[in-house]
Amino acid sequence: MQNMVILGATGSIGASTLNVISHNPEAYQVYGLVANSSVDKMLALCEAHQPKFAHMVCEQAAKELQAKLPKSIHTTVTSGEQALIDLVVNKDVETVMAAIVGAAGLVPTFAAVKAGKRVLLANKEALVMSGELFMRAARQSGATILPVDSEHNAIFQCMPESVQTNLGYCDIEAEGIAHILLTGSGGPFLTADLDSLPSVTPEQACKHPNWSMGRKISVDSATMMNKGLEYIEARWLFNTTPEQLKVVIHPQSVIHSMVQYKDGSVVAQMGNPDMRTPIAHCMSYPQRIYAGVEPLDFFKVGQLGFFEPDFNRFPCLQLAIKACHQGQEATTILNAANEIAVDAFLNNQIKFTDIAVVNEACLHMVCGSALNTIEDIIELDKQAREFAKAKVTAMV
Ligand SMILES: NC(=O)C1=CN([C@@H]2O[C@H](COP(=O)(O)OP(=O)(O)OC[C@H]3O[C@@H](n4cnc5c(N)ncnc54)[C@H](OP(=O)(O)O)[C@@H]3O)[C@@H](O)[C@H]2O)C=CC1
Ligand SMILES: CC(=O)[C@@H](O)[C@H](O)COP(=O)(O)O
Ligand SMILES: [Mn+2]
Repeated sequence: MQNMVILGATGSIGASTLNVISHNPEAYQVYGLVANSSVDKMLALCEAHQPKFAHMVCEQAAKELQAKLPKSIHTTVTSGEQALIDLVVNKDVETVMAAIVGAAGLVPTFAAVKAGKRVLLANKEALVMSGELFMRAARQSGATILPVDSEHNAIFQCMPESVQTNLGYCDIEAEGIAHILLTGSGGPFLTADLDSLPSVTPEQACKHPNWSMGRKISVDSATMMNKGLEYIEARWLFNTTPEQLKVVIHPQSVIHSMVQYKDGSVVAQMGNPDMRTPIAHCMSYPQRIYAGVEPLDFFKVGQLGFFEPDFNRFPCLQLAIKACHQGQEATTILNAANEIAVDAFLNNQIKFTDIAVVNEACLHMVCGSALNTIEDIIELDKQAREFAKAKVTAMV
């Protein structure tokens, strides 16, 4: 029986993870659930899964949850940063699903890595912010990192075991790999008239053509910043050079990414767009379990398309690739700026096309400062957020 903690339990990845667990109750136990402030969702999860701990980052939410929890449920409700860290590093916990959205996931996810846990990584922003320190900490502690993000999970599945067991330090060229082909759908505005983009609404931006996801990542898919963050994520997981990593637009999201070998072979991972597949893969690796996912029906799939990304339509993707090559300072700043800009767009403060404007402006903060610790990264993230907020205020 694997004891699991789910960071971001009330979100989209949290729900898919709990669904996979419910298909495999003999193998997985919900030990701890973590959320920010969604009391009623957490209450329902406590009733359904009876975890040992339920942690709410918001203190008031923890009080409300405690008050609403029926006496028959023996879940301990906690709040506060130390209690969260104590939960993820608890010796009875083997596996941590890291699915808090954004930079807020960095501290607990990094704590799980340092404690040598099996870390199922959905929270791509943590790796974008701290890639080098993150992979080094995993090597030092012996933590197992398993990529949940559908593309990285696909790439992982297309790689030899020697790469899978040496993430962050693998030499993919030595393994005969020429390129990683990172696929992206292009989001809801792939073919929209360019003149229409400044006036698209948050609802339109969150309507992803293939995937059902949280609002922040949905907007990132619409700007293709999601693919940019994933480019940086792949750089750290698979230790790539710029020449080894290519982005391919594939609007159907049936192929979840591919690996091109030097003998001409291309290995792809396919499936219906359902996150339960990569989640189940990470939970059971190297075995396989049932995930509740409909088998892919090739007769229904029809045609598959492949296109080169247009940086004029998707400036955020270009900014992220540039930041990746600049290094950790640039990617931390870009991630922070993007979180502020997406939030401002979702709150109708700025236009969709202003997200790229804010992001580009913040990248001018890059000045070559050293980032030796997680505390350095958190401080830079804070400064970049202040800068981005000032830029947003100047726009409204
Ligand atoms: N959804 C998907 O299909 C995919 C998601 N990912 C990544 O997984 C992560 C989660 O995405 P998704 O599930 O869509 O997001 P959601 O918005 O659906 O869920 C976010 C979760 O994070 C919690 N949360 C938000 N802010 C904080 C905070 N400050 N402290 C602690 N917890 C917090 C939320 O709690 P509360 O409800 O209380 O606010 C909620 O449980 C993201 O990094 C995303 O990029 C990657 C690939 C696919
Ligand atoms: C499901 C998943 O992994 C998302 O990150 C997905 O990739 C979003 O779709 P885009 O390819 O449109 O960014
Ligand atoms: Mn993805």
